[in-house]
Amino acid sequence: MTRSNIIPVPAIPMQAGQIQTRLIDGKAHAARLTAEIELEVAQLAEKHGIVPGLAVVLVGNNPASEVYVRSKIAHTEQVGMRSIAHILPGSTTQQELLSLVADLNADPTIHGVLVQLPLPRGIDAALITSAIDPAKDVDGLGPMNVGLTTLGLPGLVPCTPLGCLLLLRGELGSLKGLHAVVVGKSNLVGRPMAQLLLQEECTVTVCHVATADVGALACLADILVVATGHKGLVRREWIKPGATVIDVGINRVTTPEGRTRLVGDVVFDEAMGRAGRLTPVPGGVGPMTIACLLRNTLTAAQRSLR
Ligand SMILES: NC(=O)C1=CN([C@@H]2O[C@H](COP(=O)(O)OP(=O)(O)OC[C@H]3O[C@@H](n4cnc5c(N)ncnc54)[C@H](OP(=O)(O)O)[C@@H]3O)[C@@H](O)[C@H]2O)C=CC1
Ligand SMILES: Nc1nc(=O)c2c([nH]1)NC[C@@H]1CN(c3ccc(C(=O)N[C@@H](CCC(=O)O)C(=O)O)cc3)C=[N+]21
Ligand SMILES: [Mg+2]
Repeated sequence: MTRSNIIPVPAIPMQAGQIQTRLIDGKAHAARLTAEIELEVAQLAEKHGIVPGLAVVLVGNNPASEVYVRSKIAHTEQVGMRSIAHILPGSTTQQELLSLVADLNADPTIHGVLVQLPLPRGIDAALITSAIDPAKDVDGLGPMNVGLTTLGLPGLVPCTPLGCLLLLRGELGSLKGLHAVVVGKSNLVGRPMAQLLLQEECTVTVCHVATADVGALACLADILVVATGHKGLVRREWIKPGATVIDVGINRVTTPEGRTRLVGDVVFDEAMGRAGRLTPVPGGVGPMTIACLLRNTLTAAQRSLR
């Protein structure tokens, strides 16, 4: 923001309605991270002859998941990594999936294994994530990495929360002492997000379906992270004027013209002019999730040398 120094800077908090919301460009943040990764991939190849390999496993046909899997594969190749997709039918049994995971764990050309969630009914996701070698668990969802992340020890950190944290640090610098409210407590996003924010010395409030009045808590947040999959959940009044809002939600909606487009969990038009900073959907958290997956795969390959 450029301001002439003759014009007095308004006291903070600014009056609601006057706020110039700054959109957080997730694509630009992700591009910077990806450029660093590309360099390190080249160094790893040159010095050690290693090409990081990622295996992405998708069970059953879910069109949205197929889009993400294709995107993950394309991005790994862009930075010089190798990747392989295992697309299995919805009828795949838990035993068959465990056996594939065991093969990938044993494959020295594979440094990262990601099993796309959700899994079909009848397959226990906790059992599958626990079966992935912790050194290859690039989603950071297995018990060892969840424990390491919670303890603040170097493990593999779940990609989406890591991406959100990097956006927050990049935008705000230190997060120390800020009140962060996380809406959603899934193992994939909400819980690990809360743990990472605690490590930044935020005061952390976690809301979920049983929370009595989510809005009353949300509007206290300096940092509001929303990951529910409930479009339109966060209205203008839920946002403290000037707060930083991270919208993780990805919801497909059909426009009156019959086209599908993506929206988050936050009512975007209402957050504009109210939030201090806001991640758009698409172009916010999503690209950072992918960049962090590449980062974790590279980290896993680098650690395999030790
Ligand atoms: N941009 C990205 O990179 C990613 C986006 N996503 C998207 O983020 C969203 C959340 O994903 P995920 O965490 O896996 O979803 P889950 O369905 O596993 O979890 C949703 C969480 O939100 C809570 N919740 C749902 N509705 C409400 C509500 N009305 N008020 C308060 N809390 C609520 C649930 O509470 P309870 O536990 O009590 O049921 C649950 O903890 C989805 O839209 C998903 O597509 C996910 C991963 C990556
Ligand atoms: N084991 C596991 N790990 C995951 O990380 C995981 C998962 N399962 N299941 C599904 C969710 C969802 N997810 C996204 C990744 C990228 C975008 C992304 O790139 N989004 C783009 C738009 C993409 C589009 O146009 O469809 C954006 O927001 O700009 C979105 C969502 C990872 N997930
Ligand atoms: Mg749930």
